[in-house]
Amino acid sequence: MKIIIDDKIPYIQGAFEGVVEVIYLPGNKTTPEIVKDADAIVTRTRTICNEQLLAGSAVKFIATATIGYDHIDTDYCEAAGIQWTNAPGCNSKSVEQYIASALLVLAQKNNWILAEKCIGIVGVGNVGSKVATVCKLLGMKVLLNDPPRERAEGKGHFVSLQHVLDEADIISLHVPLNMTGEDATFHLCDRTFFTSLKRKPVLINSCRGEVIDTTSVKEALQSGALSGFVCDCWENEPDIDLELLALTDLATPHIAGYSRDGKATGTLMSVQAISNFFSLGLNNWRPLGVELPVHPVIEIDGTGLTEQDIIAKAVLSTYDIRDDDRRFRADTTEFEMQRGDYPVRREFTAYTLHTVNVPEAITEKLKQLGFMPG
Ligand SMILES: NC(=O)c1ccc[n+]([C@@H]2O[C@H](COP(=O)([O-])OP(=O)(O)OC[C@H]3O[C@@H](n4cnc5c(N)ncnc54)[C@H](O)[C@@H]3O)[C@@H](O)[C@H]2O)c1
Ligand SMILES: O=C(O)[C@H](O)[C@H](O)COP(=O)(O)O
Repeated sequence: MKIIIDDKIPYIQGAFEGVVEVIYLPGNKTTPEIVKDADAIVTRTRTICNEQLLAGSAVKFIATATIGYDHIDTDYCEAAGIQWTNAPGCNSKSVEQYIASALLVLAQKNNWILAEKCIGIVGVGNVGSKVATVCKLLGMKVLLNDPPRERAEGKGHFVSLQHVLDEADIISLHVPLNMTGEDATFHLCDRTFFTSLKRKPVLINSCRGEVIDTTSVKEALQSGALSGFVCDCWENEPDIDLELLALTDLATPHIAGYSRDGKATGTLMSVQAISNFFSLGLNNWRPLGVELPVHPVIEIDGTGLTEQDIIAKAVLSTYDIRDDDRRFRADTTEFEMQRGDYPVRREFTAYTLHTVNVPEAITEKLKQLGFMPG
């Protein structure tokens, strides 16, 4: 049995060795010739798994160590009898950390009190629901838009997209890329979307670049229909629109989900899926060597600080989005290299908080975010 593994999937080396033949390759070097006699591939978003790659191959199972699976032609796989799996939720805490950092940095820059702001979350799945939790902890008014969930669960606390466009000061996108159908999200944010905005919001895109029409978002930023834009996911990565980049408040190269925790979980879920499918008996395997934070203990003296200041100190000590923004703008030509060489980032749970003069209610909120009490 033979498995082809993307060589940028961390912690996976050693999982299959001695059990099956393993070949590690860059995602863009995974060609039809290479996969022809492979039984499985473990992949990332950079390998398009479609008929062109898979036709006539021995591949029976694809595991992508990512949340998104828009790089897999699922209709073709079904027709060809190829099973596949993704890693739902693996890096959703990482995106939550990314959005928390973005909001707190925007708040510092624009003198916002976040508790006075309304955020519209479009797509309330694994990521969107965690983003909702952090926004509620920050005291924000949270609007949830998710038509598929609304149909399945009832109106409940969901609102229409128009309601979000009418009321939100910030809109954060967390939908999958659906090209067709009732819930299509390709170019969800088009000229009509932007001309319907009522409150000149800030838009955040950390889902997929193609959910936004680049020409329309540039027009919206230039006309003032949008007052800001935070962008992690771009149309046509890695050849992104540099004019859009220049209009962006915070820009990063599709790394919102790149915590080491998220990567390790994606790897674990993929190994387990392959092991189960082929009965390899690897269910006790665990990723080893997940790097520790450089400064795992965060000291906060809350004297004279507001609740938002204290939460900002904690969150930005773990991840400051401005560092990624600076690195990215310094060399936008190396989009994929910046992702491949991304620095170690750990999620909130890898940090212990030592606080003085911090009210218990705020410590409790930080615990709910995942920080360990000191
Ligand atoms: N930037 C990154 O590094 C990064 C990391 C993780 C996930 N993502 C992307 O973020 C997105 C969300 O991930 P997730 O794990 O929360 O996915 P998920 O499947 O758990 O949740 C997606 C939610 O969107 C809803 N939805 C579908 N179509 C919709 C529409 N037209 N309007 C509103 N809601 C709609 C679904 O009902 C679902 O609840 C995906 O596109 C994923 O690929 C990006
Ligand atoms: O879908 C996901 O999980 C994210 O977009 C993820 O960050 C993509 O990771 P990559 O394919 O670059 O490993």
